[in-house]
This record gives sequence, C-alpha cells and structure tokens, in this order.
Amino acid sequence: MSPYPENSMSLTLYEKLVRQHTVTQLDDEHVLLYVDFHIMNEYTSPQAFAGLHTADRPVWRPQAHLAVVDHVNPTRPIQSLNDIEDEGGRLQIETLSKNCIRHNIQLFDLFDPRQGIEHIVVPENGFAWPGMVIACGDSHTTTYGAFGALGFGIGTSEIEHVLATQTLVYKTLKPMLVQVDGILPIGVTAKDVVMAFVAKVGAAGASGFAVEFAGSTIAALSVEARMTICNMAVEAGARAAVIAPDQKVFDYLDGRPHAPKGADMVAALGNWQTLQSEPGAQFDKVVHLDATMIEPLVTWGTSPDQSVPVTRTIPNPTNDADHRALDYMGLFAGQSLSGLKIDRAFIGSCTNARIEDLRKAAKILKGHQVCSDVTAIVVPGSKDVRRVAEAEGLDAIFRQAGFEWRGSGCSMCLAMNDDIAMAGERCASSTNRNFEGRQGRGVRTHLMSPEMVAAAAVNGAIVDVRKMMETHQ
Ligand SMILES: CC(C)[C@H](C(=O)O)[C@@H](O)C(=O)O
Ligand code: SF4
Repeated sequence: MSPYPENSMSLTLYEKLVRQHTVTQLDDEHVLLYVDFHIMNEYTSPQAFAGLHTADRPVWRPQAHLAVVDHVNPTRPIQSLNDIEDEGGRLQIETLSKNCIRHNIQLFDLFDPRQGIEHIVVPENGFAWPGMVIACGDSHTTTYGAFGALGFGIGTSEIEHVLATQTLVYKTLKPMLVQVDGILPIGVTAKDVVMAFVAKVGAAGASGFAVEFAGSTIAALSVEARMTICNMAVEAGARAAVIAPDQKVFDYLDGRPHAPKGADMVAALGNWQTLQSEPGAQFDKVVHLDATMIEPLVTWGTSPDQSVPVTRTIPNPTNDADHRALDYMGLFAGQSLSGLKIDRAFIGSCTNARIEDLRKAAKILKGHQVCSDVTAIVVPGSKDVRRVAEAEGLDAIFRQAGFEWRGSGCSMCLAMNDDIAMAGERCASSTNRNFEGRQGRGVRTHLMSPEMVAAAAVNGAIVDVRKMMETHQ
C-alpha cells in the first residue's frame, strides 16, 4: 500500500517531494527515492568510495555530485596541504581529491575560490533548487528546506548507494506543521525562532517527522534566515525541514552559477510555484509559535533544547540528564545566564556564518572592543562570504573590535580541526550543537545568535544584546 494513495487529494509539500522522487514503493514505510543532487565532504565520504572500489562499481552520474573540503581544514592561512600538521586530516583531504579525480566529480578543494562549509557553498552557487532531493553525509543537509527542497543526512553505506545508483532506500516521515506568526521583536533572530522550536518540542520531539515551517514570521524572513531555521531543525530530531518556496527564493537563485537560466528558468519557475502544501493537507502534528513572545535564547546545558531566554534563570533540573548537563557546564538551577563570564566567542558554522549574519554581528561590534579576557574569532562560512564581507569593510570592523578574521570551514563548530578551545573554557557560540566536548574536551558551549555572541564578546559575559542596541540609538 502506498503511503500517498493516488486518491489522497491533498498532499503536504513534503509528501509531494517524496512522491515526485519515488522510483518504486518498497513497503508501507519505505520507498526507493531518486536523489537529484549529492554532496560529499572529506570526513564522511572515504569509506563510501572504498566500498565502491571494492565492488568495482562506477559512479553512475558524476555530474550530480559535488565534493567540498570543510570539516578538518585549518582556518589560518596555509600555502599547501603540507602545511596541515594533522596527518589524519591531510590524508582525508588528499583522499577526497583522488576520489574526485578518479570519478570525475566536481570538487571545491581548500584552494578553490568557492570553498567553504558545504551547506553554505551549495546554495551560494545555485545548486539547491526548489523541488529537489538533496542528500549528503551530514545531518545539517536539512538546510535546503529553505528552498523547498528535501535535504537530509545519510550514512556511509547510503553514500555508496547514491554514488552507484543515484537512489536510496528511504523511510518516509510523518508531516509536522510548525506555524510561526507575528513580527519578531528587535534583537530577536531566526536563530532564536529555531531554538525556541527545539526547546518547545525537545531534542527528540520531531524525530520521525518532516517539519514544514510556515506562517507570517517565516514569510517575512530572508532566504538566509530560513536556512538558519531549516539547518537547526535537525536538533529537534527532524530528518527533514521544508519551507514553501516563494518569490524571495526565486530571486535568490536568479543569476547564480548553477541555477537554471533563460527558458530553463521560466520552465523551472512554472514547477516551483506549485510547491506548496495543498489546502486541506493533513499534518500528524501541529505546533504554534508566537514570534512576538520570543526573546534572545541561550543554552545552559549540553543539548540544543536546554535553553532559556537570556532574561530568565536556569530552570530546576527535571531528570538525570539535566543534572549531568549542569555539572558539566559548571552551573546551577536558579542562576542567571546574563552576566556569566565567557572565555571565547565564536561566530561561524553552517547555521550562522552567512553574509547577513556577519553584517548583523558587525553592527553590534562597531565602535566597541572585545573584552581583554575573551579570545574571539569569526570564520566566514565560505570564501565568497569572506570576499563580500571584505568588500563591505566588515573585516575591518571585526578586526578593530579584536576578533580574529579567519579563512572558511567548520572550524570551532566541532573539535575536528585546529580550532579547539581548552578544557573548562566557556564559549559563546553561534553554532548548532552544544554536546559535551563538541568544541574540545571539557569545553562549555553556549549556543546563541551571532548578535548575542558579538555582545557577549564585548561584555566578556553573556548579555542581552538588546541592551547594546539601546545604547546605539
Ligand atoms: C561530521 C558530520 C558527520 C557531522 C554531521 O553529520 O552533522 C557534523 O557536521 C556535525 O555538525 O556534527
Ligand atoms: S559547520 Fe558545524 S554543523 Fe555545519 S557541517 Fe560543519 S561541523 Fe556540521
């Protein structure tokens, strides 16, 4: 039996995307899904290629894949791969390059002017279109939902399957609607919206679901801000997040190197405009968020759902995990996050290192100095973002304030490269995960918006960014 029988009149956007890519129905829950575009990084692809080579299989459609170096590379300037001290990382980068040459796959390597974090360079170059299925060996592939595409993370054996056949066995999800309405207050961002969602449903609250974000708040957001939302939806367990594409998305894509052009674009638009949930489509769960009530959020624990508005105090622990998290973070219930001293400030990651993020953080920093106790770095999400920021003079604002201006990559989002904090250090971070050890062994991560990180860097402590905005006026 098909989960989407032909006689079911009204489909959600997610269901449409699945149906349009179903090669064959396997059982009640599984389909063989066609993958339009597949992205690889140096970290999760080597074993998949090794499997392919053992089986002596070719890559079926080399042009439907892109490889990007982002996780293990240093963000300080280097002249050649020989300058990378970590031998393991260097080997991963070299292996990706060899595999791409062997199979004729396009690679944005470390020295390519288009290099950056995979989920930043893919949209930037116009690879992600509405209606596509996009897979990648990385959980934050949900980012492409901002375009009305179905993006999701896959494991090593699935990567191999996609390389060989351009398909994979896919377990269908239940549709969930997250309706966000109202005007966001000043100083409250897309990051706070998605953190509010994650806090409301919990870290596993959307597992088994494909989330559709809708409502006046979402419609008012830029495409980049929508990417922040879809990116972090996976922290609630959602293996897919979608937003119906609108004119903003079409305008964003227009003129990008790999977006359709001319008559192809006209034809594509005809299809893209149909990509919405139909009236009467059924969702298995509906969550409402009132944007006017959202405040800047900060995590206090070691899971992205353990957050509170910066104006509030840390809640009482309700289970063992809460106790353990407080212990690791060196915090206690009833404590105020505002005023908590930090050692590091990090602006970066595929959640919040796009040009709009850097512009907003720079606006907070302008005319201020990073507190002398704080080491602050900003890692633009891609070389493109870095170039645009430099053309606008943002690098000068960051540097004058005392931030280090780095090259692009995942950097301090996860301790897999040179950018690692020290045990016991507390870091205000614009990233998406605050797990134990995520930024280095014993490091205490507080997730927040890039504006909030900028404000924390200046104050040497977590602070409500809206206070700094008042002094600007
Ligand atoms: C390394 C990679 C597999 C991982 C992911 O899947 O997301 C990483 O990017 C992360 O953010 O934790
Ligand atoms: S920036 Fe962070 S979240 Fe994004 S892909 Fe890299 S490690 Fe994962």
